[in-house]
Amino acid sequence: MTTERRGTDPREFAFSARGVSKTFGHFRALVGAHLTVRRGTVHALLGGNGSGKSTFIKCLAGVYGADAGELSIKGETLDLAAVSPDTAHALGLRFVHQDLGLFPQLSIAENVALGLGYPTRWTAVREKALQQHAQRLIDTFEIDARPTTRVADLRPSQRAMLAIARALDDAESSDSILLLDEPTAALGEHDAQDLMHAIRRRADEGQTIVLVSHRFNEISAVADDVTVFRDGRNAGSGPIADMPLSQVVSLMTGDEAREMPASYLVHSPGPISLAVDGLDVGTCRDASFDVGTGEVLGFAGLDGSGHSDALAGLFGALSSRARAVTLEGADFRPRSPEQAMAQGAAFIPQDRHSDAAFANLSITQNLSVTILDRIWNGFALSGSREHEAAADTIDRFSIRAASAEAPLGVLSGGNQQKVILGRWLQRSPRLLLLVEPTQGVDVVARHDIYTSIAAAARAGATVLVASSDVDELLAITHRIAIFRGGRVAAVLPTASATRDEITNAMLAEESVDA
Ligand SMILES: Nc1ncnc2c1ncn2[C@@H]1O[C@H](COP(=O)(O)OP(=O)(O)OP(=O)(O)O)[C@@H](O)[C@H]1O
Repeated sequence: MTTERRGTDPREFAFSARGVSKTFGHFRALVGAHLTVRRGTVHALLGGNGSGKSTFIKCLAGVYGADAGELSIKGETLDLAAVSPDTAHALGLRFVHQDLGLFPQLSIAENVALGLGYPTRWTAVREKALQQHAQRLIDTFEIDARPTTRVADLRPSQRAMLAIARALDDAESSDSILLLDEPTAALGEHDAQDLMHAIRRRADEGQTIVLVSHRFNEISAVADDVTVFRDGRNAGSGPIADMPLSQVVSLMTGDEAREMPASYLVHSPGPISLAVDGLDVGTCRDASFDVGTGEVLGFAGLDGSGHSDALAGLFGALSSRARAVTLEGADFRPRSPEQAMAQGAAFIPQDRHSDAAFANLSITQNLSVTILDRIWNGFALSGSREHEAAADTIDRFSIRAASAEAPLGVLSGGNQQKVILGRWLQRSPRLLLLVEPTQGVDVVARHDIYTSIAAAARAGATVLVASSDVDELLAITHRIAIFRGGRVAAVLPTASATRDEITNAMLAEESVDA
């Protein structure tokens, strides 16, 4: 990656948004926040879950009307409250949100056409022009595909790149500003790195980019400058070179700088608790592995290598077959999540929004869904016990919300994840199955979540964690099973494994199984 940095002339500001405030009901999500971005740089916007990053981006996009604030851009200063999506677009602001807004079943050319507002049916002449147009974008943005390639067949990083290409399609690159809200949250390590390299290249060619992310490693590799939000206000900003992780964490929390431990596990696992022989489920084929009582076994693999399907299958959420599966000596082949839960299992899927959360129910209600037996007082649900349990989890995971009665759906993404994890951990499961447990979660909450997972394991839970974040696997597992082409290709002891060894073992899949 190049080390050249542009926009070092302090007069060369692409835009500056100042005094931005936004209140939801009585909750002050932004309180006079500001962001100034130099032209041709990558500017990372960091902050804890719920610190107001997405709200700030949505105010710039005109999706939310700011209560107050002004935007200086292209030599003019506007009242941010009056900025509409059309104004933002006319000013050259281009946004890519985490869900990318693509249609997976359509081709690249069709997605590009829809982005331009064209109909999906067109004449032969128009179709040729659109194919050529899509080809130009593919070349400019170095997407490894053809205009006719279906979006569903693209690698995740290429999909994100297409969303970026489409957003910038009609914009002058020297004049436009690209704002990316957590573009790598759903990407594996390899794809995230690809995307970051591409982003850096765009900036080196003059594109101004604002990047929201929780992954500090990728930010330190790609960003020029950093702004940190805390509780809707600015906590600090400056060149990335002057901002080590410990300082960013201390700005995010307002506490003294603190170091995160390299490993959260201080105990050794007990005898085998979960024994899996010949598991077939989804893309997972004939997987066999053993896990000890109190052990945390990591699952690593590229997208589609079977590691997350294996966990869904063990929970009865996907239909599966196996020669034998035993949990603490008893047959364990649940045919539904209800049966798995009755046998002491808990599962956090990757697609937590559709699978695990009740967006319209309050935080308290979401937290009590899995502990009904404990808050049932014999006649009715005990409101006070429900609230006590919820307050305890909200406190333990520093869940930031207007109140415990706020609907889960209005919480920031990371705070939603903390609620879902807290809900299962308070059940003290014997078998804990986690897919991407810290996706979208800030670095401080990640520490709390790792601590809780380690505590659950120490208390005797058997834990399986599928994660695309290699650093996460190194921090919270005893051993790491590498999935290749649906099978367990190797099991590495974490204490002696290196990042490169794990990544290479995962990538070997492509050459071996392609
Ligand atoms: N439409 C809304 N109604 C009520 N509260 C909201 C709404 N949108 C956001 N909030 C609240 O504003 C706060 C800031 O949320 P925001 O999504 O901006 O945080 P964030 O910094 O992007 O967090 P994350 O990193 O977890 O995505 C949160 O506490 C959230 O609950």
